[in-house]
Amino acid sequence: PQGTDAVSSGKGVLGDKKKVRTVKNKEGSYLLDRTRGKGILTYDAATKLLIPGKLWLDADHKFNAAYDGAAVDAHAYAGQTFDYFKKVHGRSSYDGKGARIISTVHYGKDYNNAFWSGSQMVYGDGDGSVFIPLSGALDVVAHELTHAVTQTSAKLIYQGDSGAINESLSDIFGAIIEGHYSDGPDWQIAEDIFTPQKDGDALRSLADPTLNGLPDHYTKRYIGTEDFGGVHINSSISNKAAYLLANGGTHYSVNVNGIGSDKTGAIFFRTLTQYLTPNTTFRQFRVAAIQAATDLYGASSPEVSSVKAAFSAIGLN
Ligand SMILES: O=C(O)[C@H](CCc1ccccc1)CC1(C(=O)N[C@@H](Cc2c[nH]c3ccccc23)C(=O)O)CCCC1
Ligand SMILES: [Ca+2]
Ligand SMILES: [Zn+2]
Repeated sequence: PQGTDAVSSGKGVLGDKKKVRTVKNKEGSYLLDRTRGKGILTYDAATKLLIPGKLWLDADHKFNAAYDGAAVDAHAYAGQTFDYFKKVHGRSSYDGKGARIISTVHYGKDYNNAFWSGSQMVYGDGDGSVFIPLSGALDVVAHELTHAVTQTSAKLIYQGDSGAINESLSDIFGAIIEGHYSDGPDWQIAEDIFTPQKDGDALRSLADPTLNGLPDHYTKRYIGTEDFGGVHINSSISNKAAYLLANGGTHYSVNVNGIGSDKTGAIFFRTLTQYLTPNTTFRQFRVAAIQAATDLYGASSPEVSSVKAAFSAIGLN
């Protein structure tokens, strides 16, 4: 649409006030951010299953209605995730070439999930019991957009080991990106939009995957056929390694010295974009991460020793 670049006020899923970048004309304000890359655009599926749906237009330029919250957060959190990859890692949008970022909210009825479609992000509203609108969590938005980074770099196949690594990298960057905008990662995923009636739980914990019955050691990996061979299950194995690398700890009697979440992010970003390939296995993931840390900090650095220890602690040595 034609118009002028503007900023509007709005409220997110949790009622939190925030600004959104828009294009404004006499019809109203569109959720079209032309200040980042080739643009960030947010659409409304209006509970249907057709994507992308309709570019979001707010007639009175104020995004404060309850129905607006999912769109406000999808748009704002996509912008924050864009900024993280650009400023921290020098990558412009998910493809490094400023690719347009498209999100659709209000997908389906009571849809308890979100996904990267291969070309855009899609968010359900949840049923209000398992989930509330899924774009209401920065770690979820960053998780989904990291799938796009993976798709335009390592292209990790979404099944088995490579699929679990694909999933793990989305959880790791989901946590780190959320932490980048607060006082560090909470090492949980989707805690802000999961089971509104229950406190203190999360969809997944990187700190302790066993809280959700998920594996924290390679010997406990799932080898069945569900969930594309357990991509959302075995992801927890390397999620734990990332948690240990950042924070340190002793896991199955292996000591890891923490190096902090910024260096952890740098190592996994370099691993993802320089060394992983479509069929990377968990063993190859360890080798790739050691190589990335060696490039960044040197072969005899404490960072490299911590990467080795973190992977040993989860049974990959
Ligand atoms: O991006 C992803 O990996 C998940 C998308 C999975 C998907 C894949 C293909 C088509 C549709 C959906 C979405 C998220 C996820 O981890 N979903 C898990 C857990 C989950 C969410 N809602 C569910 C409903 C039923 C069962 C499992 C789930 C899954 O789909 O397994 C990521 C962060 C939050 C939601
Ligand atoms: Ca979190
Ligand atoms: Zn995922």
